[in-house]
Amino acid sequence: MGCVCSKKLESVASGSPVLECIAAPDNAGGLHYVYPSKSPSGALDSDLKEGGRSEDRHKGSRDLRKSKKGGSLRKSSTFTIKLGVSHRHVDAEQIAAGWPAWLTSAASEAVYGMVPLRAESFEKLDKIGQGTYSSVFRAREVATGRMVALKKVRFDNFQPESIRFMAREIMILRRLDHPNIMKLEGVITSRLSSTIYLVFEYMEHDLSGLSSSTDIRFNEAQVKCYMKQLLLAVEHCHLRGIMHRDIKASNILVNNDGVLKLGDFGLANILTSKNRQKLTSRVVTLWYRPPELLMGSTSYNVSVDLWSVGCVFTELLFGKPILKGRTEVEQLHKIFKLCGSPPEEFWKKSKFPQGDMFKPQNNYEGYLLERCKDFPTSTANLIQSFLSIDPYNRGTASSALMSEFRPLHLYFHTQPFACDPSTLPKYPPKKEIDAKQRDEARRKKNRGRTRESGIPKKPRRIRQTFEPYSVSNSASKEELQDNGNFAGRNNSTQMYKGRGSSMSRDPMKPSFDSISEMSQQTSSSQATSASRGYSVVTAPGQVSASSGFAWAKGQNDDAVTTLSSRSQVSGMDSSNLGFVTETFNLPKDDRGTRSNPKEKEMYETSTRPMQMQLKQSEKTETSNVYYSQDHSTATPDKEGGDHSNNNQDNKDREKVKHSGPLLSETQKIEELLQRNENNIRRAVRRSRFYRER
Ligand SMILES: Nc1ncnc2c1ncn2[C@@H]1O[C@H](COP(=O)(O)OP(=O)(O)OP(=O)(O)O)[C@@H](O)[C@H]1O
Repeated sequence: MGCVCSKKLESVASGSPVLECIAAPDNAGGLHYVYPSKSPSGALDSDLKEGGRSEDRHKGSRDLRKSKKGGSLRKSSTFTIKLGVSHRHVDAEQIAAGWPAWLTSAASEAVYGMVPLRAESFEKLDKIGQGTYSSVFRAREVATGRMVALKKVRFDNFQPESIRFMAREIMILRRLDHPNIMKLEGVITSRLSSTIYLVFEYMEHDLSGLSSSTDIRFNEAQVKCYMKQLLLAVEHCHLRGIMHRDIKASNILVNNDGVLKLGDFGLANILTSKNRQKLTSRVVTLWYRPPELLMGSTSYNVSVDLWSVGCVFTELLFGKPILKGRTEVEQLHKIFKLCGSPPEEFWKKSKFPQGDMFKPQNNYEGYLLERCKDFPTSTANLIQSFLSIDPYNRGTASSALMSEFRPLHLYFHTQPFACDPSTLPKYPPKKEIDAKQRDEARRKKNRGRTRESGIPKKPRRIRQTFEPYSVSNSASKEELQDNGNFAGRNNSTQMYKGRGSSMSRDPMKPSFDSISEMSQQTSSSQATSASRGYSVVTAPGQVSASSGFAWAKGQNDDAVTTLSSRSQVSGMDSSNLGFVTETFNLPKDDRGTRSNPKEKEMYETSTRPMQMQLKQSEKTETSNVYYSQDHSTATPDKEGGDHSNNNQDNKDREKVKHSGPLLSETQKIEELLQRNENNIRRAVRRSRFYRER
């Protein structure tokens, strides 16, 4: 196949575009795109920096007018787009190149200069990863026999927001070029396709799978080796103004040569000096989420990633995550207990909305150094620095790496030094998904045993939650406009709506087509779920009373957002209330319409911080949606206690992969019900997936 878009259009003098796009044929008859972002001044870069100008046709043309006055020409080595480009021409070019119209019309800049790869060029093998927004498959490139990872991204191709959100990941990946960052090798789609697969180099392991494995313990030199590579990756992102916003062990991939690569830029965003737009605080997986986000900050910066790096650091050293909250409130409480209550000045200078509300009443000393007592001082110091509650004390990725200039941070300059990646052991393939499957198999086995012992099998019960996270599209647009980026991986309702159609036309025919399943289940969530053996609380009248709290069954003194098993609908476990009031210094006024005054007070008091967060999230960047899962078996986590059971860790990891829900406002019932339905589908899909494997 030849070059499909190597063509000059019209001259700039006439205000029309000049577009040169080079596409090289590959051995398999497909086409490889050429990276425009290689050039620092490439067109893609400028688009990103200056506001993602082609978000839609209207905005595009507005910006074109602007750029005619003061715009400068930007050239890349591979193609040139002069401002004044006609979107219609670009769209036509891109469609000719094989991109689907829904993509070019919503996010053409994401694929400038690229030509889609063809599905037939790859042979899809097994599923190797299941994320919130994607499924990842191992595949073989037919022409070369090389292994690759194909990430099938979920989005709604009828919703421009959703497409742009997906496209943001592509754009950000194309800006990055570093040996410790997963490189996007191409995108598989076709003109008639409604799906997208991102093609990456295949990586045998992820740090979550490795560190949770009982037979692997990293020594200090190995931990340093991983940390060094991770910090180099983070430094590269931060120097380009990119915040990853989802650093966690399962997003850190490692190959058999010991090379670590940071992956999953699905929640990443770009900070520019011009852009001080409010950001969503609903990013970063709960166990890795920094306190400022838990307190609802909307003006954070790259230091959020350093907190997550600190969490990964401790996970490598301890072999398990050390901050395992099940809800946002519990997570924050664990942080304060581990790191100590912030000093008064912190609260004074922090500008968290309603910051006082999060002030712990108890003055925690913190026991982080105590927990790190077996490590060298340089290690403990670096951990302490990353896990500073005050983001300004976390330093930077560069400062951590250049530790010789900071006497306290000699981590990389004290023995044992980081080992060479090539000397790391060759582990058998280990992934987060393997750990989950191991765990599921064990659970099945245990269930079998229970039945053998004469105890009747309980019907599996999904304690269904309303997902009251409110998603504001207008907010996402705000960020879009000011940031030049795309927001959107947000509205689960929208995403699910479109996914059905996208999957049903999947060119690769995955063995597990969850979406077609979902599309068959659009009616009456209660009836459907009941017939499938799921018990779901869905009565709208009960939503505001119970909503956010039904998911985490209250068994733990620390767990604030839990319901007692006796009162799924409205009652808070009194132990939980104690925690909330003690920790957050909350007033106990009696408002609302609950019949039992004590219950009402408990409910109101404990949910206020959450409601605040909800309101906030409505005004800021579109939030990503977190789903609750089957929490009926939630096991209390003893703070700083014994987590020796990796199996339990994996269970917990699965449970809190998504953050706990917030309370809803009654007027959002429609939305809640829709989300509720989505959750049921998700649960059904998940259980089928494990049954069929
Ligand atoms: N290049 C790759 N090679 C091998 N495995 C991969 C690769 N990329 C991703 N995976 C596996 O797939 C999993 C999910 O991928 P990814 O994190 O990109 O998806 P996601 O939907 O954004 O996930 P999450 O909800 O966890 O953020 C990873 O944890 C990893 O185990």
